[in-house]
Amino acid sequence: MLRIQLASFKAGARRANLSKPASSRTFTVARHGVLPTRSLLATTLPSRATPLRGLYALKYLSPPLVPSAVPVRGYAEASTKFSRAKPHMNIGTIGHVDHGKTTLTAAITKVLSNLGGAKFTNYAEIDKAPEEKARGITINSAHVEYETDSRHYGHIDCPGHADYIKNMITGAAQMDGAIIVVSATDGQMPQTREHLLLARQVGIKRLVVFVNKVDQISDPEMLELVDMEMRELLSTYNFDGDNTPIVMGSALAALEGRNPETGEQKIVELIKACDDWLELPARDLEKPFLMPVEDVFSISGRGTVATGRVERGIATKGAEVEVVGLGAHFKTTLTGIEMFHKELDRGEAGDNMGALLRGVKREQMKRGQVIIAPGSMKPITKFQAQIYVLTKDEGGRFNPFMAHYRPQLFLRTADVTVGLTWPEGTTDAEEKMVMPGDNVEMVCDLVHDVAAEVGSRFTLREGGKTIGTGIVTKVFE
Ligand SMILES: Nc1nc2c(ncn2[C@@H]2O[C@H](COP(=O)(O)OP(=O)(O)OP(=O)(O)O)[C@@H](O)[C@H]2O)c(=O)[nH]1
Ligand SMILES: [Mg+2]
Repeated sequence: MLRIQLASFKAGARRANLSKPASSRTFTVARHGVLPTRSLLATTLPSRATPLRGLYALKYLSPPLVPSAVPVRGYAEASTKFSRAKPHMNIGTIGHVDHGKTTLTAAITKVLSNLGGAKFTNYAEIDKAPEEKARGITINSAHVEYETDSRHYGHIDCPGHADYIKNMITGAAQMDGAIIVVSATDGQMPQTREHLLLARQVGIKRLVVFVNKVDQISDPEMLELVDMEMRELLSTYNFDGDNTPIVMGSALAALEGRNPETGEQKIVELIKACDDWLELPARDLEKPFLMPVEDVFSISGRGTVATGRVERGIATKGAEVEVVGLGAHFKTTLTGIEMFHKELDRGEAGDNMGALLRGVKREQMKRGQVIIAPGSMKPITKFQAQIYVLTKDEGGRFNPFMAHYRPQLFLRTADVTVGLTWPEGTTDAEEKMVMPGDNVEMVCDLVHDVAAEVGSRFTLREGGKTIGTGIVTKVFE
């Protein structure tokens, strides 16, 4: 059961009047009644400027719910705040079309909502576009969130569809870990493999496997086979196939609240596996220091100052740092840190700072270089990357390109001409075309070196427009 405070507002009331509804009443509804009573809660709270009118849910009184990334209809944001008490992690469901990713996502929120760690988000709310409903597939990736005892998760339910790959490359879905869903009835399928490969490419280190639809399998040997197959496949893509947790169950049973031994209990097991096996990403402050150079000044009597926004890590006054990129690769000492014309002892991720560098000449520094913790990154000129080429509707090119195409590559503050070619061993490499909308893996040759590493993201531009985005997957020495 759930208690909600509903309030009605007279025409003309504004959001600032939230605390003064014309009338308010507390309703008690069945937990899942939040959804069936949608007609009652017909309205999402509008933006600050729009007048309120009619009925809104002001507050969920019990249990206090976790605010959701997906606005609950009529849910006043004012009632709860995002809590930073637990470490946050981004995960999601990936895998072949129809294997049950969306059903599993809904099931997780349901099971956790019973434990007070989520708002139940039903299947129909995740796949909510009319076309998604009509076709029974996920088209847009949807975000939900939930909490376990130890963590707060942001969860992205990805389409099995190729489109998702684009989101991964462009960074819309930067998952720290993932649940790969595979149906016991089909076993691994093309997108199971493709998603594993992509997960690897974009830097996901650990996965948890959910073998779904076990309710349709009567032969236990079949499940053993899927287990073996998946472990082998994980190892093929350089994941830890031997130790990756594999949970077998039925997302549908959990969602429909039947057969708890293959339903709810397995979801609990899966969530526990996520808590235990998926590793929290290092927080930006814990990573080695990196500041992309945006501008350079010379201050008479003091020396050269480079300014920029600290991307990660912490730098302390007096520390040794390294300047890398655009032909430079040398060490120096950070003799001063300045922010808003004030001297500081340290700068950290997110700060806009000026770095005073000992014995460095103005001409040695350029926009596009980085100042880093010594040895934490190398200058590179050649690497392989997974690239998504924008369609013309997305503002990209109208026509295809081929090998030896030379756009500008933008990586942090650097802007360098790049030559694109196909990886060694590609057949018909000279005739092969890249169409707008394609996902391709290509070799990038830069005319100047920049500091980058596997996982660095960049954009490709030409004639003032962005034509593609990419992520470094392999560096050539
Ligand atoms: N029998 C059975 N059917 C299930 C189970 N889980 C999901 N299904 C069904 O499988 C179908 C596909 O489920 P979805 O959750 O939409 O699959 P999906 O992986 O999200 O699909 P896309 O997003 O389109 O890639 C639906 O008809 C579900 O009801 C299960 O555990 N058992
Ligand atoms: Mg889906």
